[in-house]
Amino acid sequence: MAEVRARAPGKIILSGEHAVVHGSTAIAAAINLFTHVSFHLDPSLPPGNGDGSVGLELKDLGLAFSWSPSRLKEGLGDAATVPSTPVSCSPERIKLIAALVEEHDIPEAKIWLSSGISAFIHLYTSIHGYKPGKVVISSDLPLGSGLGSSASFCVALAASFLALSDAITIDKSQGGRLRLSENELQLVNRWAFEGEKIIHGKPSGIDNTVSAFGGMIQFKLGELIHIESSAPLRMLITNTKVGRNTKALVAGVSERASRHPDAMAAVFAAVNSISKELSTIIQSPALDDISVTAREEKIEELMEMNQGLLQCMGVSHASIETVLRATMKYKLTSKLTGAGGGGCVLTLLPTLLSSTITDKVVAELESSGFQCLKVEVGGEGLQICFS
Ligand SMILES: Nc1ncnc2c1ncn2[C@@H]1O[C@H](COP(=O)(O)OP(=O)(O)OP(=O)(O)O)[C@@H](O)[C@H]1O
Ligand SMILES: C[C@@](O)(CCO)CC(=O)[O-]
Ligand SMILES: [Mg+2]
Repeated sequence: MAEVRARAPGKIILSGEHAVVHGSTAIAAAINLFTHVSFHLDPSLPPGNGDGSVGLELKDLGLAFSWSPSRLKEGLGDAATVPSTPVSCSPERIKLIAALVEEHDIPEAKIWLSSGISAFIHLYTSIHGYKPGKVVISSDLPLGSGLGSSASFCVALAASFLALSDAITIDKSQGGRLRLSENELQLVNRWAFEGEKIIHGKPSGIDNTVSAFGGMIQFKLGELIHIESSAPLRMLITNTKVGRNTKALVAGVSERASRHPDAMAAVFAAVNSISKELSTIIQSPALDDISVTAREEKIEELMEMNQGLLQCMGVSHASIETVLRATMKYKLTSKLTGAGGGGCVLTLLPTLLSSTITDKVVAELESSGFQCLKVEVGGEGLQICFS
């Protein structure tokens, strides 16, 4: 029985969320929290065999779903699978897939999962048709909180499906975690983008790209440039635990842009300049304590300006403002990360900040009911392994 495991990281956006959807530059970095997927195809159950099923288990959520190949065929029609050519999910197909998802009783409190399950069905059936198989998913990431859970879900799914298709010719007898070639990563990334479109509506592609490639990237209009920070960037992530949905927030910004096209074009242009300047500063060497501090102060100023512009776009939230105020008391600078509207906030922890102050800030934030996460920034992207 062929089996593959894939893990793809979440991300933080250092600058440029939302504006990136409208063509501005943004900077993002992978973090060491992952979505994990294991996938096996069962060749003993050929398509059409009534016994098999396509199964999806969401381990952390204690939910499992399955569809018989005959039900999938009845719902979606004949499957045309070309793993080497990513296909978009047409609006008609989205409706057909939604009907298959609705056949399962998803608890009302978890109805937000529907778009993820639809993305799963689109990717699975476009790459493997209706062959029986089983997918098990777990995630280190808080879902729907701005840390790119949707993109890492799509990247890990696309990678595991492609790894057991003829589009990726990796040596399956190798042990340990493997990285894919540049071309293979690009293919995974393009499929993941098709899944992300189902979840985000109109994604820029930055989240799936940084999840697939890892490290830190400067991203604009689908093009990425790998960048490297000249010194470690320590970031505290605070999860406000206020639930939100990226698709609705992205749509809200687009509506504001259509109501005020000139003003919003100026906001997006300002964000573009901020991201470009941030990229230069992040990469510029800092040789002593004075230049390290000067570099961090510039980063903080740009984060503060970006946060102001995100407020202009209408994606801040009272819970985000509470985190900003709490960290400001300790002279620390924060901005929302990801789609906003709740979700997560980033705070730069300067190199010379004492651990006593960090502990005090964390204690204050946690006593207000928020959850603080300390993460490593700029690490590994997608990895797969065969077992
Ligand atoms: N492990 C998972 N299992 C099932 N569905 C998931 C999983 N991770 C993400 N999803 C899907 O992605 C949706 C969350 O995506 P959304 O884009 O709103 O938030 P995010 O990606 O965490 O934050 P952001 O886009 O701001 O970085 C969930 O509602 C669900 O449909
Ligand atoms: C809000 C957004 O810019 C980033 C979400 O992490 C949406 C996207 O780029 O797809
Ligand atoms: Mg998302």
